[in-house]
Amino acid sequence: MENPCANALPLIMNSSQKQKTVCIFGTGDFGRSLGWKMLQCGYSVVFGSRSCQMSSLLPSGTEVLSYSEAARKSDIIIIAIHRDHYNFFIELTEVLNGKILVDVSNNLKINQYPESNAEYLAQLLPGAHVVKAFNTISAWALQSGALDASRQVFVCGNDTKAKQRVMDIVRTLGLTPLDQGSLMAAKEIENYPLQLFPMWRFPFYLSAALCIFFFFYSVIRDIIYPYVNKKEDNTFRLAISIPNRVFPITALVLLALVYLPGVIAAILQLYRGTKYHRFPHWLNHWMLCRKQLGLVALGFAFLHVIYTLVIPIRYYVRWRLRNITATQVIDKKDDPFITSTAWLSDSYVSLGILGFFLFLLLGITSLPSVSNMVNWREFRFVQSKLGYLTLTLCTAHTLVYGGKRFLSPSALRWYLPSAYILALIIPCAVLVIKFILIMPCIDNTLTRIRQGWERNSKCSKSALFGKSDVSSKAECTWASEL
Ligand SMILES: NC(=O)C1=CN([C@@H]2O[C@H](COP(=O)(O)OP(=O)(O)OC[C@H]3O[C@@H](n4cnc5c(N)ncnc54)[C@H](OP(=O)(O)O)[C@@H]3O)[C@@H](O)[C@H]2O)C=CC1
Ligand SMILES: [Cu+2]
Repeated sequence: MENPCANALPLIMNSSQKQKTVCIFGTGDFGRSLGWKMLQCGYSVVFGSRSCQMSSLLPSGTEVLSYSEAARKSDIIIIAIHRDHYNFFIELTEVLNGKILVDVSNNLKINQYPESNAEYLAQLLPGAHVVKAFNTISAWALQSGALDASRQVFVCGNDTKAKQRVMDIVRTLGLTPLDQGSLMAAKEIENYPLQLFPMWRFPFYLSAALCIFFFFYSVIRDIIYPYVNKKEDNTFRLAISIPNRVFPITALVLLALVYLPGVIAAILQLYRGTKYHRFPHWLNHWMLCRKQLGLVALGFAFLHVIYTLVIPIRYYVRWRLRNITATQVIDKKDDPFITSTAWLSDSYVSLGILGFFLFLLLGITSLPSVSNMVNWREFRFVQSKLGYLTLTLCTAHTLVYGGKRFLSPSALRWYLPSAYILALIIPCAVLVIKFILIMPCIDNTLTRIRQGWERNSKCSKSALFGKSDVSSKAECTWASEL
């Protein structure tokens, strides 16, 4: 829901709102941005600074005092200062006693210090209640309001009341607080913004590996083989023909790999007869990056579409068409029209268009700004039902592409089948297993397991231990059907 304070300055505040004074230590980028946002949301803001001069950069309506004076004005103090400068707090021990200190700091490297910044602050000031919050929100996002995908604010702290007060502020700013527990969680929260695309790494390496494999495979079949056998120079195929083989194959395999972990998870649950056992780590990680896998696949599908659209303007294609026509004129003989070939060709294109359209739809609905607008059932419907339909259409598109040549021994070169045949292995396997899984007898058992039923009730104890909830959550939040 939109927060009314997001873009408007507060109009008239009533007296109780006016009393909500928050102190911010540090007039740097983050302190100023947060102060500006708080002012808009009805708080009065006092800055603590080394120089007490009001600067034009500071939001008007705020006050700048020395650190110790500012601290006296509020019992909540937001520390928008880098950790390296925390040592001066020792001089403020007395005035900061009993105050709620909100540590927003981040580091430059993962695990830069033995203890988290928030724990360090708590050690420096044992009399204060330290709460970690706001570190995943950037100063830029606070000012520009570009918080669509990152409204979540991780909060942790040892004092429940202090944490609650900070969470109230977070809510008032139109953000979503996520309670992460005690201050021990601060380290993880501080590492979070430093991770570089953690969920994109696996899809990236996987797609690179697929591209490289299919590229060399196609080079052997389409360039080296004709050269060795007929001394034909086909190297020009490196520019468009081979990429336009590698990209759709990568897209199809990646799309199938979005749905493979869900199928493996279902088989594991059926085999174990319970949902309360943790999935292996690799499977959990794989399930968590399905969205990224899907988006990378969509990128490759997009490239395939563009490469396909330019086919008619290629010199090689125009040359071949002219040559065939000329040969037919010289021979005074034309090709008969073959209805089955026309059917195959049209169905191939049509399946491709529909598959790509649904693929786009899947990609768009997985974007946070769109998925926030649909409810959970709608999201699951799109990601699961439409997802399988997309996979089916794209697999059919590839099968029909093979058409009459499909599995014909004449297509083998050095015993190597066409690349698209290899590309079909995983998608077909996923579709076949999924088809088996939705058979009523198996589907019923799986649904019962997912509702908590256990084949072997002894297992139920294990449900209460460990992090079994993680696996079941990964299963049901990232679409149990996927
Ligand atoms: N910028 C961002 O987008 C985000 C920043 N953060 C965190 O917020 C904190 C502040 O970041 P940011 O505002 O960008 O940093 P800045 O360098 O812009 O500001 C830091 C402020 O710290 C104060 N300060 C106190 N003592 C010292 C000292 N000895 N030397 C220098 N400065 C001192 C200064 O305020 P004064 O001159 O008034 O004393 C200074 O403006 C950091 O811990 C950072 O990790 C967290 C999330 C996002
Ligand atoms: Cu295609």
